Amino acid sequence: MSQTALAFENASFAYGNRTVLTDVNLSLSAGEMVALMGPSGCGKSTLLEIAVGLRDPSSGHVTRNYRRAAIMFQDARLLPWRTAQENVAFALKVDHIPISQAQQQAEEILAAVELSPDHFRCFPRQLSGGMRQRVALARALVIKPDLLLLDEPFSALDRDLAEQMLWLVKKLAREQSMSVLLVTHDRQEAEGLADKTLLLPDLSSVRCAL
Ligand SMILES: Nc1ncnc2c1ncn2[C@@H]1O[C@H](COP(=O)(O)OP(=O)(O)OP(=O)(O)O)[C@@H](O)[C@H]1O
Repeated sequence: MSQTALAFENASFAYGNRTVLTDVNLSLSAGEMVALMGPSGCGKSTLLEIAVGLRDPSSGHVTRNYRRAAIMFQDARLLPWRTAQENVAFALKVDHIPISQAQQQAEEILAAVELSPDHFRCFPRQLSGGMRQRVALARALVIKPDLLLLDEPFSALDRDLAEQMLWLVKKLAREQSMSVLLVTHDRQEAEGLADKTLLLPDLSSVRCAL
């Protein structure tokens, strides 16, 4: 049986007296992709923050068995004054990898996300939105995470391109035994791609009904 990278057991979370997550149960195995769905404000980003250890649950238990996590957001958040390749290589700075080696690894991963060498030396402003998201994906992957958190990373792209990017993530996840937690508002996307889906309830409407 493959190892569990991340597990939530009856995990709840409250900001002060405001409960956001109640009794969340989730397990994510190596190489598995789980979709996280729910209305705006139901606590998806909070759950990601708990997953990476930025927050702890108020009650229940979270097991973090992964080695290294990377996160990708809806906006690419690239450094505008660095080229695509430099943006990716920069992520390796914490590992103190020599610059020539970091640039080599950046090139390899940029090719793996299907960017052409012509684009490696482009600045973000010279790339399309889809290309910038590929660079952001490469930057997340270059540190070789075994847990990848995707917070609606492709929702600004058109549906075909978003789907293409997610299939690419899925392929890379399988090849590298990387677990993926994908936040999405798109049920079709979740059903088509994820191994399982966790639907979070909207506790604010529960509060309103009380
Ligand atoms: N630091 C904080 N302090 C207090 N309340 C917070 C804080 N961060 C988020 N919240 C509240 O917690 C609830 C859940 O927020 P969260 O960002 O996790 O939801 P979400 O499902 O990711 O929303 P969206 O889909 O709109 O991004 C929201 O009502 C939000 O206002």
